[in-house]
Order: sequence, then C-alpha cells, then structure tokens
Amino acid sequence: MKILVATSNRKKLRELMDILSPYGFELELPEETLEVEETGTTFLENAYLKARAYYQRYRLPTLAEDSGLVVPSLGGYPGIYSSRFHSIDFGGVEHGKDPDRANIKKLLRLMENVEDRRAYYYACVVLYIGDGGVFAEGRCEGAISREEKGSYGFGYDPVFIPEGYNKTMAELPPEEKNRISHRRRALTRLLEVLRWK
Ligand SMILES: O=c1[nH]c(=O)c2ncn([C@@H]3O[C@H](COP(=O)(O)OP(=O)(O)OP(=O)(O)O)[C@@H](O)[C@H]3O)c2[nH]1
Ligand SMILES: [Mg+2]
Repeated sequence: MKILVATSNRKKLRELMDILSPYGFELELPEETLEVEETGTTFLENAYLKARAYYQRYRLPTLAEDSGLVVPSLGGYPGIYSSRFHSIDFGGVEHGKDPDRANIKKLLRLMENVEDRRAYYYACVVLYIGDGGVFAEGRCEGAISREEKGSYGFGYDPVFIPEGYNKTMAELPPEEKNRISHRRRALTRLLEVLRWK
C-alpha cells in the first residue's frame, strides 16, 4: 500500500520507512514540502494538522507523526515544542546554527541541578484517509544523561538513555532504536488498530 508521509524531517522518515516496509507499506515523500504551522496544543492535534494539510493538497492516504521529549521535572517541556525548544520563551533562548545541538545544550543547562532525570519520548501517528483518520500513540521511557554520547539517530538521542540500557539512544544502532522507540510502539499500535498485524 502506498502512503504519503507528511514530514519534512528526513531522519524521522527513514525510521518510519524502516519500521513499516516489512509490513508492505511503501512510503512516499511529497513532491513539495508544505510549511504546516504546528499550532495545536497536543501532539495529536499537530499530527492531524500535518496529515490534513498534505491530504488536502495531494488527495492520497497520508501518514503524519508528531513526537517529542517529555521531561516531567521540567513541567513536561520540551514536549510539543521539542524541535524548536532552543528558541521558545522558556528558560532562555539558546543560539546556534544546528537546532538539535542548541536544543540539547538548553536541556542540559536547565537540568544542571535537577536530580529527577526521568523522561520519555512520545509519538502520535495519524493515518488520514479522507473524512478523518485513525491515530495511535507510543512511549519510550528513559532518563536524561549529564553529557552527550553517540552519533546515531537525531534530536535528543545523544542525551536520552532508554530504560534498561546504560547507553544513550544515539549509541544504539538504528535496528535497536527501531525495536524499542516510541515511533515503533505507535506504529505497531496503528497496525493493530488497522487489523494489519
Ligand atoms: O532524539 C530524538 N529521537 C527521536 O526519536 C525523536 N522523536 C522526536 N524527537 C524530538 O521531537 C521533535 C519532533 O518534532 P515534530 O514531530 O514536529 O517533527 P519535525 O518538526 O522534526 O518534523 P515534521 O514531521 O513536523 O515535519 C524532533 O525534532 C526532536 O527534537 C526526537 N528526538
Ligand atoms: Mg514539526
């Protein structure tokens, strides 16, 4: 089954493809990336906004995903602001050319004196097929390290230690991350909802 993927993040796309291709899904990138403003107040709303925008343009079954890192001791931040955390009005703005690095720098700075380092990744996926769609969610529990390690993955992976590991997500090869990630869990649930597996 061919599905359009409503994302501008190539690394996210790669993970979605690696997880879904064994189930016979062919994921396609749109010809043109749309600027979709993520104005929702939840991951679900933002995933729907992205899916609907691409569906309305291309009229094809569309998969969107909104995800982020939730740190309870920071009141749930970065949360839905994960990709632009460095630039938002919370705990001071962090400058830098690479947004992922600036996000990590800000997170580690805000957590310098924080003992409770528990965190989780969250993903909400939406498959939009016309008059609506189906959604599913997934979580990956873990903790925030004190220093960056590893070079696989993207985003906060160099400082996220998944539960049961003593390595960061960025030290795990892609197959391992894709076995335990929030994205994997959300997609597995989506396939169950669709009775696909
Ligand atoms: O280290 C990480 N490993 C992950 O597995 C992961 N998943 C999400 N995140 C963070 O959350 C933002 C998503 O924001 P997001 O869903 O809006 O995606 P995005 O803006 O990158 O692309 P798009 O799909 O919206 O076009 C990302 O940028 C990252 O900062 C992750 N960080
Ligand atoms: Mg986004």
